[in-house]
Amino acid sequence: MEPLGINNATTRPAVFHWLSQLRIPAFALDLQGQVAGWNEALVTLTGVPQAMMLGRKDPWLAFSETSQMLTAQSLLQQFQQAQRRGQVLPECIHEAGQYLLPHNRRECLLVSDATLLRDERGVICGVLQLIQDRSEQEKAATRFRRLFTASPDPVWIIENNTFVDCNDAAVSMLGYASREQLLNTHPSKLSPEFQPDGMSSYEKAELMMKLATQNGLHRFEWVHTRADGTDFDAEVTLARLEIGGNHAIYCTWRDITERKKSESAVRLYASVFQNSGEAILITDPQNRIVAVNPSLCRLTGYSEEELHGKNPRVLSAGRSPKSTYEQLWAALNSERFWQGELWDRRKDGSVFVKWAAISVNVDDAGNVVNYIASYNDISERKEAEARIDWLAHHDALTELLNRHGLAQQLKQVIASAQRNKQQLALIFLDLDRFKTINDTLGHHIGDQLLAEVARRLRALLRESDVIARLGGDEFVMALTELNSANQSMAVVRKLEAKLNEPYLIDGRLLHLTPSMGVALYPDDATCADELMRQADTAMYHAKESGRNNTQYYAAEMGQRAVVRMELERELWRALDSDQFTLYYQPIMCAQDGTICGAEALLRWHHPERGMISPAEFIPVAEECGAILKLGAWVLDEACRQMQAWQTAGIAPARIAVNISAHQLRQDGLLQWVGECLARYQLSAECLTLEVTETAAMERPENAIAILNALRQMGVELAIDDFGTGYSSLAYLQSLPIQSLKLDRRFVMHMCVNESDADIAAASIALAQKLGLKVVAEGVETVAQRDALVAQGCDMLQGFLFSKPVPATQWPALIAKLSRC
Ligand SMILES: Nc1nc2c(ncn2[C@@H]2O[C@@H]3COP(=O)(O)O[C@H]4[C@@H](O)[C@H](n5cnc6c(=O)[nH]c(N)nc65)O[C@@H]4COP(=O)(O)O[C@H]3[C@H]2O)c(=O)[nH]1
Repeated sequence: MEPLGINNATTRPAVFHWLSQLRIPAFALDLQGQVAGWNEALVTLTGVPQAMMLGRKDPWLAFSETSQMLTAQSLLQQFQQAQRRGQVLPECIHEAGQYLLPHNRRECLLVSDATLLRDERGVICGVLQLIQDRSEQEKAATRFRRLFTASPDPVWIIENNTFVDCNDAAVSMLGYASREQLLNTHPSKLSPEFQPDGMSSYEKAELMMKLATQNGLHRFEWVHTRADGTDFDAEVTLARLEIGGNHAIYCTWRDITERKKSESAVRLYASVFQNSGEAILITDPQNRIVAVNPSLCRLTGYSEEELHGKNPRVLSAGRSPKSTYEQLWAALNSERFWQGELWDRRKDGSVFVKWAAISVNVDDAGNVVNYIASYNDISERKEAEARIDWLAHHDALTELLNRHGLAQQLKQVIASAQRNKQQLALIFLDLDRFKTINDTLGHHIGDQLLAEVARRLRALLRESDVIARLGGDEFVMALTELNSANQSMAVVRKLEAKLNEPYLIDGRLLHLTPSMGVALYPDDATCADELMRQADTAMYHAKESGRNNTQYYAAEMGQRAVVRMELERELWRALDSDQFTLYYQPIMCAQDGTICGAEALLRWHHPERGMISPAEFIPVAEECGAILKLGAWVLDEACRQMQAWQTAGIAPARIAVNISAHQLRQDGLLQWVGECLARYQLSAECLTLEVTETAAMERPENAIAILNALRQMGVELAIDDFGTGYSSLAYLQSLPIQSLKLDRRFVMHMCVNESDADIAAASIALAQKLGLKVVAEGVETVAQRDALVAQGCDMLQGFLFSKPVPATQWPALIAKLSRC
């Protein structure tokens, strides 16, 4: 019997023919399930020749030892079963599977499609099996999936404007637990409602996807929202994709938070650069200017174009020393930073000093990328520094050097004199009675007077000489470049003459005299300190010698200073060892010659030197402060004596006690007076306190307040040494005093010197006008007494009546005086 269908003699050649035409691997089975055709493409795939397979019923063996290529066989069986049962025939069966090709042991994915073959009459005559090797596509798909999954950047697949797939990176970037939570969502759902440009995320996402679909590729920035609600910036790339004939979009994100941050940092730096008040200049590694900011243009007057490409030395004023630039480059090379002062010149030619801070910007390999310099004009600061420095070394009132400045300059001029084998003279100058003028006429007059003195000194001395004011009315001058000591004398004479000229201050004509002390380098001393000490000593000596004169230092002056120091030491010791006592001098009533008072006068019985005069030790006690303790003792002792005399019935009506300027300044004076009066049960009316004219004028407001308080206690107040100061009438009137003590210098000469007689007469008249009593001091002769009485003097005191006597002699003294 002729085989059925394709395998009979008529149909077989046709089947072979069209099978051989197929480029896809294929074979055909006849209705007995035997291989009726096996094309070349299949030979290539399986390595099995056609001849070996024709007529066989087990074609699967060509594909795998273990698997069966059953499709065609099963289709045939299904067809035959259906035909037997009269059912509808399946036309086609599809199958896919993994096969190991035996001839080359290659594992491959084969997809087979079995189709029934019909002859020209439509009668089923066999099965055609088409086989496709999908291994390469499968590999590509696997590779893609791996790439998709393993990509560190989030990747999404969008279909129909919905996320349909994504990788793990996307899940973790958004902070979700699983992919499923993210899929089937519109991209805008994972974003804030609006994007930074104000567009709604939904609308913008739609637009972006449309553009990607149209253009094939679209890239843009997008703000996403994480699962925890926080936002982040991403750069999104959308690429059009075809998947199985469907349009899709391949979407990748890149987190650009850092990039955004650095972009905003760059924007910030750019704005700092542009808007900084500091001038900034940037150069390339060859030190050519590549950028300058507006502040630098303002500071230098150059435009950016004018500076671009130039070396920064175009700005240099050429004043900074070469060594500065050497240090600058050394520091930039080793530490990559330098700061310091540089002198620059503006476009208009003006020169200024700037504070420069230069740093080197290097790349990872350590190569110089830029030099960045920032500048500040520090001219004002330098000026302020110079001013501060000037003030630290100068006296603001006179603009002369101060003590500090003098010390510096003196060292220099001494060193220079030493080098040049020259001499120099150091002059200490003190203005006689300046303090009195200052206190009585006010500080503003005093200040003008000092400024005028400074002007005169400057006008007289040379540039090279040194002039300083140490404070108060103390001036110091160093005459330099002297070839002999005599040269200094000529200058001293000129100084005396110039300073003696009257001063017109605020419409007042004032007279001042200088006391000067001179010490010579190297004759008297070779160091500044000693020279100063000696000139000072010489100046004190000039004062002691009656003021308005100049003394050159002599060794014995130094000796005198030593004696004075010794006296001071002994004074303190004497205070603790009862070496002081009070003497009393009677004050007589001019009218009836009776004793109306006694003045307590201090005496120092020195164990070796005998009696020391208060005129000698009181000024020392004043200077060293011992006067406070001494004065307190005097007051107490005088009150104690007064009480003793009262008890003995020989007390004068009043006891007068001297109060020094120092005591008057002391806060405790009032209390002490009160305590002494109380301690000895004395009424305040029997105590007179004598204050010198100059003491009362020192810090007048203060003095007036204390004197007022004393007066309120009931104590009488007298101005001592009247006529020696500069008291103005107005000032005298403001003092709560009851009497004036006419200084004994006027009394002494009143009978021989007309002007002294006039002063005495005027003082008495003045006192009477002011309602004050006058006590004349130092009355030694009957003539003086008579003249004073004739002029209306109230009280008299002097050797004519008695020298000061110790308290023990007081009873005898009053007995003697009452007999006169
Ligand atoms: N040539 C001459 N001199 C006469 C005559 N009559 C009195 N004297 C002297 O003149 C001075 C009067 O005292 P003073 O003007 O207050 O001047 C006093 C007073 O300013 C000060 N002094 C004395 N004792 C004290 C004291 O306890 N405290 C204070 N702060 N100063 C005192 O010492 C100055 C000198 O005192 P003394 O040497 O005791 O000198 C006394 C007295 O001995 C005279 O007819 N001819």
